[in-house]
Amino acid sequence: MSAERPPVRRRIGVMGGTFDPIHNGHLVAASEVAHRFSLHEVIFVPTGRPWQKVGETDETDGSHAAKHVSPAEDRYLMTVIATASNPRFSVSRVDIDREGDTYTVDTLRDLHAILPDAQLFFITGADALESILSWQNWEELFDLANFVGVSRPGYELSASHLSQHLEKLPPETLQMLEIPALAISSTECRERAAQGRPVWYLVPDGVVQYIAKRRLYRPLRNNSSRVSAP
Ligand SMILES: Nc1ncnc2c1ncn2[C@@H]1O[C@H](COP(=O)(O)OP(=O)(O)OP(=O)(O)O)[C@@H](O)[C@H]1O
Ligand SMILES: O=C(O)c1ccc[n+]([C@@H]2O[C@H](COP(=O)([O-])O)[C@@H](O)[C@H]2O)c1
Repeated sequence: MSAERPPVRRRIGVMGGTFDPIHNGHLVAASEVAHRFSLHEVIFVPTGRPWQKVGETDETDGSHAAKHVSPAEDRYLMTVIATASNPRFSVSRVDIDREGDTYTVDTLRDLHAILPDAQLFFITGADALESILSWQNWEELFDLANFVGVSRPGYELSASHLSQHLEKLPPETLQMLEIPALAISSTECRERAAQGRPVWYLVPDGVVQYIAKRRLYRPLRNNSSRVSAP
């Protein structure tokens, strides 16, 4: 009788972001991590309410004013369009379908519930990694997933702020990866679109067309997407 092999855990990347809009920097990061870490799949997870981006807390009810962030459905659809051509990329609605502020600890718990046998690799750029100590229940995150910090032009890729916590954990808990440098940000894409400057080749072609069709990022007086459609 042959010994039974333990089941192979699927290695799944998780690329979380506000994706307002998704750009080629996000796609290169996911593709490079998938290759270097032999991932079966990368799931892109657009945030629902990215609490560190949506503005001030209302002292009366604790809610955040939704400033500067496009509707979740627009960000979700742009992410679907951008990833559609890659068979190893998919998009999850877990964060946009959950009520309230978006916390990665909930993202990872939800994905574990959906994919109980998966080993998760959360992908994060150097800037996001820098601020991870401000995330909700940050100490729990490393029990739920391995983290991959990727380089980003203009930011230092460092884990020195986490060293005390990580020294108790296995070395694969947080790994760093240099990726091809793309100095692109969603902020710059929004500014360009607002000024009528091109975003071609900074974002995938379908996303250029979606931004134009929905008139995203245009100054308010021209922005028909902010009023009820006829
Ligand atoms: N050019 C890039 N290279 C590497 N990582 C990136 C790049 N752009 C974004 N990321 C990473 O992708 C994740 C999601 O980023 P996000 O959606 O906030 O985009 P952004 O360009 O940083 O947006 P914004 O300019 O609105 O702050 C974060 O972990 C971020 O660090
Ligand atoms: O969990 C948190 O408190 C938290 C705070 C800030 C950012 N994050 C996550 O970090 C990822 C990148 O976020 P952002 O805001 O830079 O687009 C995304 O998956 C967010 O949900 C998570």
